[in-house]
Amino acid sequence: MSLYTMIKAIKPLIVSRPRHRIAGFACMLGDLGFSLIQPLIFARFIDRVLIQGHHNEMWPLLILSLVLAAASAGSSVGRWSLFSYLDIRNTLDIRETLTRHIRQIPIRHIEKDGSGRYLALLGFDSASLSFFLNKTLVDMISHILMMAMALGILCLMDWRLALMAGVSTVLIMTVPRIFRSLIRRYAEQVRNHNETIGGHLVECIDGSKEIRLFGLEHWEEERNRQMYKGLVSSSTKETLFRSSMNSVSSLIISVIIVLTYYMGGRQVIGESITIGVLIASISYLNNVLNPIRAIADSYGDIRKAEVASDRIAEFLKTPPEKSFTSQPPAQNTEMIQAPAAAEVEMDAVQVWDLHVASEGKVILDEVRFRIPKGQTAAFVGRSGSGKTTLFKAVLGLVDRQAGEIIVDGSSLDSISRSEINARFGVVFQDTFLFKGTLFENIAIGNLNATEEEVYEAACSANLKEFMDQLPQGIHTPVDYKGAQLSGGQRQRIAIARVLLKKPDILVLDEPTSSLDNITEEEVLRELRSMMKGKTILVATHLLDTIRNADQIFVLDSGKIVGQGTHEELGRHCELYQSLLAAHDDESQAVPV
Ligand SMILES: Nc1ncnc2c1ncn2[C@@H]1O[C@H](COP(=O)(O)OP(=O)(O)OP(=O)(O)O)[C@@H](O)[C@H]1O
Repeated sequence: MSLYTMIKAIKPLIVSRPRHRIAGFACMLGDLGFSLIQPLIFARFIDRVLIQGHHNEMWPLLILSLVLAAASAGSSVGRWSLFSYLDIRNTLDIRETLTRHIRQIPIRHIEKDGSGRYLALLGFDSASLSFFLNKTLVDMISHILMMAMALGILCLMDWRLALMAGVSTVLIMTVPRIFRSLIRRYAEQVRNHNETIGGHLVECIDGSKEIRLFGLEHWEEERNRQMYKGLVSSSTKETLFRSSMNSVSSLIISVIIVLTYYMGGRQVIGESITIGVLIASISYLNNVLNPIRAIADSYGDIRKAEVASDRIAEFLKTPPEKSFTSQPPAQNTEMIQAPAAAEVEMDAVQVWDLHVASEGKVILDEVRFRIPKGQTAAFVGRSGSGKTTLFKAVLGLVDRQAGEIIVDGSSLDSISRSEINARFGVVFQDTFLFKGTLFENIAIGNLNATEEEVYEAACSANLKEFMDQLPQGIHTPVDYKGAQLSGGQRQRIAIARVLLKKPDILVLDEPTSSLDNITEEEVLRELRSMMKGKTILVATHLLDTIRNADQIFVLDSGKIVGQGTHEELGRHCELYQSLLAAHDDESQAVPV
């Protein structure tokens, strides 16, 4: 991405908060103007006061210089405060845009990429881009203005010096071009290494228990060492080329200053200019050349921002999940306004894992079923047979390669995410708990519920006894990911959420796998009574629940190989028979 394309891409940020930005640039202009007048005052001081002896001008000139210095300092403080404020705000603006998009892309991408990619986008890339806009770009504008103004003044003072400054500017500007592609290449590598390391560090923290229990400290250290090797190498090369570029620019500037002293000194000796004018000219020459060096210096930040901008643009191109773009067809409006119906149908659904091979690996193969409103359908099959994927497909969380999912006669593709969320309630095997209290974690099931309703749902999910033992009861803060809770307690929180939500269709993926038999029975009774007349899709190891289901579907390697009631399948379906045979009589469990 070129500098121009990048600036075009961040236009919405540039025009945001216009009052702050205009005030910041006004301060920048003030700072420039006040500091550029200074050399003229000193030239006059040397020539008029020191050489020609007009001592009465000494104090006015010195006081004027001090006033200008104070005004420049004030403007500078204003400029830095305003642009720092904009930097933070813009970083947060970019993060907000990214977070909004993360919420809309297919879950599959997040599961595949892991946290590293998203942490790098939200941290490193957002900050680099905002820094470019509010620091690098502002500095560049300030440097270019400084150069132009100083060159103008220099022209008025001595055209030969001005010409030399102009030629030097062109010469110094070619230096970054030589290093540009190298710096960009290594900046990109540094950013990629940081992304990988970020994800890896999250893993190191999340996997602390495994690392400790398997004694993996050395293994982890070795993995870290390998990863850091790449970062150190790319980062060193990037710094090497950046500093080489700066050093070449500095060397050229030093040669130019020596040349100026030589040419200016000869003019002073020939009395064609005064000493004051020579000193002021050198000062303005510095004002022309130093900004070029500073601009060259910021090349590294520009490259970093370009890489960040590319990454952000590429990520924002990821199409949202279908349910975020779907518009319900006009004829379905009536149906959508009547959410009480809840019939779920799959028609020849195919889901492949396209990352395994170019032709993909089949996860769901021509799956067909119809669950009328109010029925309970149980899905059974060995581990890995596709039950969770089937549920995710029903919830619009995985892309299908073929087939249709129909809810109340409407294709799932035409149902919006908010509508899917309103109709479906879900309990997965793992329950994610957010930072906050138990109460807040249950209340997310229905943010409009009253405190009593939340408490009631918690009690119905069999959490009362547990909560009553806690000093802060339902308002007890939850540790990171609910670490202080047992698997069963976390599952009961998930069940309390759906009890609070009261959905039309309930999807239960091993909802009680972590509960003991008695708690399981109590919780399921609550769920059954809440869902009376509603539709349930359940994958469970509980024989009782399976036996009582209106329909049972037997899955094998992503295919439905048997369908019917418990009795029918017991007679005709070999796989169901073997699953039953393997079930433990005591626990009443079918191994799924
Ligand atoms: N995100 C994914 N990407 C690629 N393959 C996947 C993904 N999720 C699941 N699979 C594969 O799809 C198949 C079905 O997995 P799924 O989790 O749906 O099975 P399951 O019947 O729910 O298993 P379990 O009872 O053990 O939870 C497995 O072979 C699994 O490896």
